[in-house]
Amino acid sequence: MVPQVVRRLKRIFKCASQVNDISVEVVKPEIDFKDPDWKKHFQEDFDNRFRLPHLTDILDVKPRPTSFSLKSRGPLGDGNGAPMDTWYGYVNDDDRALLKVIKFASPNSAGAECIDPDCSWVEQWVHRAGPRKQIYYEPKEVKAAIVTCGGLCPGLNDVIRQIVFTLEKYGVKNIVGIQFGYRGFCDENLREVPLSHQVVQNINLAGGSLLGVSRGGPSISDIVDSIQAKAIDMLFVLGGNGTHAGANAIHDECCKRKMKVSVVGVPKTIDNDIQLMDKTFGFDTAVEEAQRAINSAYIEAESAYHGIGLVKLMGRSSGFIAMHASLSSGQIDICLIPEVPFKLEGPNGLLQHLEHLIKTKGKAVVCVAEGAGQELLQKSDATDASGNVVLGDIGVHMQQQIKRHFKYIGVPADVKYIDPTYMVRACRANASDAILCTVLGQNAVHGAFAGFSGITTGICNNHYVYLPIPEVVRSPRRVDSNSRMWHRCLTSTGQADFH
Ligand SMILES: Nc1ncnc2c1ncn2[C@@H]1O[C@H](COP(=O)(O)OP(=O)(O)OP(=O)(O)O)[C@@H](O)[C@H]1O
Ligand SMILES: O=P(O)(O)OC[C@H]1O[C@](O)(CO)[C@@H](O)[C@@H]1O
Ligand SMILES: [Mg+2]
Repeated sequence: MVPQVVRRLKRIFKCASQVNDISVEVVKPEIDFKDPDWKKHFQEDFDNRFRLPHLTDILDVKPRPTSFSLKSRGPLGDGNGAPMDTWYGYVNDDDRALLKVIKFASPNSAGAECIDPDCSWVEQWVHRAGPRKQIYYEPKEVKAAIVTCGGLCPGLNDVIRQIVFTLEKYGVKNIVGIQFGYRGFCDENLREVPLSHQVVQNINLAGGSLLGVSRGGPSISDIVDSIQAKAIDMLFVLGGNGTHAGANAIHDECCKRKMKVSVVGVPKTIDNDIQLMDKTFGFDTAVEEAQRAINSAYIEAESAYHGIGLVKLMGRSSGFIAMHASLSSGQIDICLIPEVPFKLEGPNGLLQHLEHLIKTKGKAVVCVAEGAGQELLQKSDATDASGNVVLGDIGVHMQQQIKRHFKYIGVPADVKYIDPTYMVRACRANASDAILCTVLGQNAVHGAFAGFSGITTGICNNHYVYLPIPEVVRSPRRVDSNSRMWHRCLTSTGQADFH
């Protein structure tokens, strides 16, 4: 057999109707490690996968010198800009950042991500984000639109604001917001909202989204019909996995129709469940807010006789908020996440550990992610408007089971349950998220002007990059139960294995 890396990217887009699961399927590579050139093949394949889709793939469009420069800004800062040759602030299309930076010695190393059994070092480069010297749009002719979809997330307004500022810096005059997510494209009662520096100036001071959010909505072809009717040239889509799957389907449909439209995503999720990125905006703020709830649960538990504080945090399939809030608060005895199954009853069960904590410490504080322990609850087929499965309430279930258990064994226990679900995501962004939002918003605009479409922008190993959407939405990013971070969390809580 001719040795080679076989990687097929299979994109299945069901444009005409709403689909529930992520509609991008990536086939795993089959690699023949006996091939002396396997690394070269792997890298070629990787480069193909991470190549950024560009308007020139489908259209005969020519670049022009950019209007974005910080070298000689006019008093109005209106992008009437500088002779670009005198400014070295542009990112070259061949600039790259390393996606993976650890060289693992063995597949048994904590958190190892190895390609071959010897854990060979294989460089995996992704594209650096930022302004290019050449652009593919005439700024004064551009109509740009922004839409925010899915659940709320701290920082949405910060990103909207920076997108508007940066578009204006290029010289764009026609900027609109689409109201209430994808729904706003097709609902006649929802008008486009004109956006400008003046309109967005102070929106970062409040949480939520100036434009509103929603789940569900029209079909992809109806959305693209609307983009065509509204004559939108650039679409900035702020949302999570579902929103990005939608954005990619919109991009594909625009390509099919040979429309000159740049669709650029900005990943938004407090759950931090987007692949390949260090973190998504809103996550840090959510963790900080979650800590307040944990702190209250701790105080309640400490002040009660045999107090047990129980806090449920968001995280439908990924336990990052629960893990990080447990780590940062330092007040959690037991952290439960969707990635690590647990049992309540029996000799190694959680209830027995709680008994031990009450006996030895007189109190206990538990943090549970909403997606944890779903196997302990009755299954339901219910889904939300976007097709996401409606989860059972693990927080309420645990509260009941803990109360029942202590009553049964005749030990008093005072259980205080806190569910701060919507409080952790309705607040405004903290300082680190505000910076992240600023950079991502600016980079989204640079990406669109550079002619890319079907891309998203994120932070990898502290460097800002562009990634093709299919690579980040193929599955939700999850906590690796063999990662150093999860081990650190276990070291901090001192919890047992509840198997
Ligand atoms: N596979 C998909 N293809 C096309 N559109 C999708 C897909 N999944 C979801 N969408 C659309 O994207 C929007 C947001 O999806 P969803 O409600 O799942 O939120 P999300 O972007 O994943 O954010 P969150 O992190 O808040 O869940 C909805 O309007 C939904 O209809
Ligand atoms: O109640 P809503 O608005 O559907 O949002 C709930 C979901 O939002 C998320 O926070 C993601 O934004 C999930 O963790 C959670 O399941
Ligand atoms: Mg989602």
